[in-house]
Parts: sequence; structure tokens; C-alpha cells
Amino acid sequence: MKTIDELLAEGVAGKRVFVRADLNVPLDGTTITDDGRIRAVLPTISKLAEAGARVVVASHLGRPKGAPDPAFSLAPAAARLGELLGADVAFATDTVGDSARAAVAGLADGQVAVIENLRFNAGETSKDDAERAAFADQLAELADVYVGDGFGAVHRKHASVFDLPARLPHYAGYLIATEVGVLKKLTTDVKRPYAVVLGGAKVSDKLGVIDHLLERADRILIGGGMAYTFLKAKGYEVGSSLLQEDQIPAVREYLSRAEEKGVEFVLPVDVVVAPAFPDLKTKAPAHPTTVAADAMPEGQMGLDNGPETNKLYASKLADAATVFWNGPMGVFEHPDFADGTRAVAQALVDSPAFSVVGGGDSAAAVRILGFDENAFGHISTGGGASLEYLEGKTLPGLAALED
Ligand SMILES: Nc1ncnc2c1ncn2[C@@H]1O[C@H](COP(=O)(O)OP(=O)(O)O)[C@@H](O)[C@H]1O
Ligand SMILES: O=C(OP(=O)(O)O)[C@H](O)COP(=O)(O)O
Repeated sequence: MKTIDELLAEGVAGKRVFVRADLNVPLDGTTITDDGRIRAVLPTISKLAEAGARVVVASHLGRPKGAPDPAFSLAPAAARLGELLGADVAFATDTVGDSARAAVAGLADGQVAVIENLRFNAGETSKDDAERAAFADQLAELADVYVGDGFGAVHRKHASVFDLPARLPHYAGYLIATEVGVLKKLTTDVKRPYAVVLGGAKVSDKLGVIDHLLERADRILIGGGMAYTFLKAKGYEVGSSLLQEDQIPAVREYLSRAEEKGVEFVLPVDVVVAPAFPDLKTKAPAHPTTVAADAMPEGQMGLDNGPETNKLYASKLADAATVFWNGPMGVFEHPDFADGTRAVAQALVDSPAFSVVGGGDSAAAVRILGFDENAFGHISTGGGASLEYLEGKTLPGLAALED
């Protein structure tokens, strides 16, 4: 894999450099609630700009349906990037249309432009190779060189991640190099006990990693939206909680394999429920109650780990030597459901374990809840990406950067 330092040594002045970043930041309307992913790619962008490149930054944000949707515009991220760089950043209101072409044509050496959300074009995420290739061909016209630095999206076989680098000289940015360097340690000389904490909302994406973790981890702690498929698999009522019904047989199999292998599986013993998903905009009181995990009332939604679970999880992390955590333990964006996530973050701060926190929302949660980033071993910008890296899978966005 060639790195950005090799590109800089070859010289980039006057070249149009396409930087595939992951600027998928959490938003409250148009306000960015955590800009960690933008700060994480700054070294790459600023080095290129200082060296006189014409930098074209591209990313996805959220999961729009292959067409423009103002709720998922990258405009706030482009504005924040400009503030952090202390420079004007041009913003194109499309991805490969007139606005993007004009923005790139208008760049002087050392200037930066951001193009609109790549997922506004159906070709970006298409499963059809030809459709992705057609979009990648159009993106390739915007640049002379490709730098991959969107670590959070390297597990996606998407046009800008996988197809575009095949069309341009390609290099890995600083963020990808750092992320891979740290995660590699967890695939080789992991110190035991090794505990993995899994939560969040992307349940169908992430349940499969447990198959691999059963071979690798000593303890697996489940929380957040992931917990309810496990509780349901144990025969409990889960009300209207997030549920991956089709995965229940797989989950039952994980639980029995864990027992055979002596891997400790830890599930919530109590949960915080409410009648409905909370309003994250107004943060209006959500009327939470705490119930035993085997006594959830029908019609209520599980939105956080309960206090007994928080104590239990803290005890399971206290003597771990290595911890990997992806996925908040609850809907931490609302104050009524932030305690579970806070408790796991505090347990990692208190534990001597080498801790890696991965995922856009998990990393944001840690910062938003006021923890010092330096109290953790590593905060990764990718949740799904780091899980798939740890699984040993070939990640399309890394494979595409190989020579
Ligand atoms: N019990 C729950 N029900 C619904 N959503 C949840 C629950 N617990 C956590 N979440 C949500 O999970 C989201 C983050 O999930 P995910 O994207 O998988 O994590 P990450 O970005 O760290 O990889 C957060 O927005 C949080 O509100
Ligand atoms: O937020 C992301 O992943 P993560 O929630 O697993 O950290 C990445 O930006 C990838 O987004 P995607 O899961 O919509 O492809």
C-alpha cells in the first residue's frame, strides 16, 4: 500500500487529489454534535493543501436513498472543515454534476473543495458492478490522484471506496494508516482477558462478528439495541424494542457455542424502558422506568442498560487486559438513556486495560459525555470497519489501496 508520504515525495502541487473521507458526523438538524471524524482527517487534508494540491474532499453522510435529501447534506461538515482548516472551503451542491465540476475547476493550488453527499447518487452504494463503475468513472473525472482516508467506510464495497481507486493512482491517508496500525495489535498479540462490548443500533450489520469473537474473546458483553435480540432468544418479552427477529436462531447458536467454549456471554440483567423512542430534538422527558430484563412489559421499548447491569459490566471490565467496545449501551443522545454508555466509558477509564473504542456514535458518545479522549487506548472512527478488520475479513476499501 502506498502512503500519502510517498505521494507528497512525488509532488502534488497543482494536482487534483480526491480524498475519500468519512465525514459521517452526528447532526442535530444542521448542528454537528461531534466533529471528531472531521478532525481525524485534517492531517491528510492540510498536508496535501500545504503541498499545493487541489484537494477534492468526498464522503457519505447517513443513509439517504440514492437521491438528494437536504436532511443528509454535507454542507455543515464542509463549513466545519473550513473552520478547522482556517481557510475557505468551496462546497459543491452535487457530486458529479455542474456544481462539482465548477468547484473543482475553480480550485487554486492549496485550496479545498467538498462535494455533496456521495450517497445522493444511487451508483455509490449499488450492488450492481456496472452501476457503481459508471459512477466511479464520473468521479474519476474530478481528480488526478486518489487518497483513501475514510476508515469508517472501508468495509463498504461502494463506488468511491472500492471502484474509484482502481481508476486513479491511489494512496492511503494518515488516518487509515493509524487505524490499521492500532487494530493490527488486537489481531496479533492481544493480552488476556480480552473483553468485547457490543451495542448500538446497526444490529443486522454487526451480529455476525460474534461468530468470530467466539474464537477470540474471553468475554462478550452485549448492550444497546443489540441486547433485545438476545433477550428474546432467551424467551423474554422485549416489547417494542429493536429486534432482529430473523437472527434469533443464530443468536441461540452463539449462546450455546459460548457455553461449550467457555466464553463468558454477559447480557443485561435490568433495562431502562419507556413507552416510545425519545424525542432527541426537544429532549423532552421520556418517562423511563427500570425493569428486570426478564420482566419487560409489553408495549415498552428498551432504551438503556439498567443500574444493576451497569455495575455488572463495570466488574467484567475491571480486570480485563484488553477491551474493544463498539456501540452505545443506550440512546445516549437523550439524558434519560445515557447512563449505560457513561458506565461503560467510566469502567474503561478506571480499568488498566488497553481499550479501543470504535464507531462514529460510540466515539462521539464518549466525547459528548465529557470523557477525556486520552483516557482510552485508541478511539477509532470506524465501528463496522474495525469489527470487520478484527474479524480478518478483506475490507474492500483497504484492498483497493493495495498496489
Ligand atoms: N436500545 C436501543 N434502541 C435503539 N437505538 C439504540 C439503543 N441503544 C443504542 N441505540 C442507538 O445506537 C446508535 C449507534 O449505533 P451504531 O451506529 O451501531 O454505533 P457506532 O456508530 O458507534 O458504530 C446511537 O444513535 C444510539 O442512540
Ligand atoms: O458510521 C459509520 O459506521 P459505524 O456506525 O459502524 O461507525 C460509517 O460512516 C459507515 O456508515 P454506514 O454504516 O452507513 O455504511
